[in-house]
Amino acid sequence: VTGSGVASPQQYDVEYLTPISVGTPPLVLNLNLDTGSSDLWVFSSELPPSEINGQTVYDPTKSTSAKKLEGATWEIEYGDGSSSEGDVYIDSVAIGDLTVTAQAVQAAKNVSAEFTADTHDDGLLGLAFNTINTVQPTRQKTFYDNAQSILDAPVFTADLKDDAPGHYNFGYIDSSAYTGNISYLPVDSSQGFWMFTSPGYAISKGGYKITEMKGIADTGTTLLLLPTSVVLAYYKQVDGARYEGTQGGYIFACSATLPDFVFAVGNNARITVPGKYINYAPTDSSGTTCFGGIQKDIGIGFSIFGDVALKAAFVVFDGPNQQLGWAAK
Ligand SMILES: CN(C)c1ccc(C(=O)NN)cc1
Repeated sequence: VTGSGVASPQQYDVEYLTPISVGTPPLVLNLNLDTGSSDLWVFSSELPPSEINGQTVYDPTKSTSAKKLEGATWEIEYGDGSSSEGDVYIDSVAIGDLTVTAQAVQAAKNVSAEFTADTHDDGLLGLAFNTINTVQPTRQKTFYDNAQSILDAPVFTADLKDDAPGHYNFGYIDSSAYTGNISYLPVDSSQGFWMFTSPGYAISKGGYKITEMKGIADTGTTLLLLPTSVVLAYYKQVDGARYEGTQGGYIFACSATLPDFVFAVGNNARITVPGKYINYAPTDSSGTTCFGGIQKDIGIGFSIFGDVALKAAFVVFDGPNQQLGWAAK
């Protein structure tokens, strides 16, 4: 079995949403497929109306295949401080032609303001490792983990694009979706993430710098968060760039020319993030000042290769072999 879902960018590619069917009759929810977390949670009929603002809600009483997981609860907090919590149903979940009949669907009873404000996002579908699923007393498996045994190949791929629809594919590698070869790196899943180490980087035509960057491939994070030394070296190449505390990051004139950022995948493969992707978005409606797509990974303990980096690559997530594949496209 294989499955494919389109990944549609929201404004400024802040996140990508994929239509997923839940329950019987199938309810289509637009979910944020998130390789940086492991909970599948959805806006639900159990939320106070004040916390719903246009989202489609899952009502388990309307799904003939829903079964309450008695006594199970969950609560999650994300890196940006947003959060949600609720209870759990076992129901059918499908992405394209791939159906998992007994998937834990975490119904939200409360969500933080960031989620209420995100009017097109009906919830998240976690694709990291089961060990960081937050359901208690018994943690639940991710959609990918449940699907592995029926997939043609036990992998999924992320092909996110700059201001254009891409795809998440399950069970196969679409050889027409990338160029050259796929370079595989070992994954350290001990913290529950798709964590890998890049041995170095280059900035535009600058020299290659050997410096280990341990980071996670996180489709649920928008930006590319890197070690301070790398970030300083990058913005040194951008005339007028400066760190603006009130904005919480590096800003520059929207007319600035931004160099490409190249990171190494193993010793002889490279992924080039075009400078255009690093001119992330205007900081205000005047469009004079822009916010950088590369920012510091301060306080996290590792780097985060978010959408700004991932949309420059075709990425293979291989759980059984604990490896990440990277290809240009
Ligand atoms: C508020 N929203 C939509 C979020 C979605 C995803 C995340 C995240 O850190 N994923 N790895 C944070 C916040």
